[in-house]
Amino acid sequence: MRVQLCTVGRLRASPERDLIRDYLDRFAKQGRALALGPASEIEVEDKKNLGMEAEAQLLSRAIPPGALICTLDERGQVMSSPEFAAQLGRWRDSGRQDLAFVIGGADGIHPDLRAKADFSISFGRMVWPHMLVRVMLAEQLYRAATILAGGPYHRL
Ligand SMILES: C[S@@+](CC[C@H](N)C(=O)[O-])C[C@H]1O[C@@H](n2cnc3c(N)ncnc32)[C@H](O)[C@@H]1O
Repeated sequence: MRVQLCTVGRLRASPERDLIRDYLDRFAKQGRALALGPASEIEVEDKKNLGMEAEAQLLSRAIPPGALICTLDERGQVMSSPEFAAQLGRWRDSGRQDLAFVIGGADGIHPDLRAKADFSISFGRMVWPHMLVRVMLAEQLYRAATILAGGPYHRL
């Protein structure tokens, strides 16, 4: 199952961008034997600054056809890392080829796009900057793959 992060705004060279690449590479390597990945990121840009609706249209175009859609949203479901790993395993086992994670911009995800989502995950009730949410998601994907593989990375 391929994984796509659909995000708003281009991250310039930065520690966050390096971390995302590093975790997504690690996820791809760890996930190979698990039929998970690779994972890539598509950054969309609302160059004319038309707002959340325009962003939602760009994000929708970045989602692969037929993909299972999971938004990242503070109103979504809070889960532990092992629960996230198990959910990832269920999505993989459902036979879907693509899983798209959607992370909104400064104003969040337009309600129409939120309504199209199959699932929504929250990293807690606090609102985080989108570039940190990207890093956190990339790390959780890698962590989930190590949990499914029975590796030592995740410790309680
Ligand atoms: C700065 S936040 C936007 C907040 C906006 N006020 C809203 O209502 O969604 C940018 C994006 O980061 C993600 N995000 C922020 N906090 C989050 C959290 N606690 N859990 C999951 N995703 C979060 C969401 O995708 C959000 O659209």
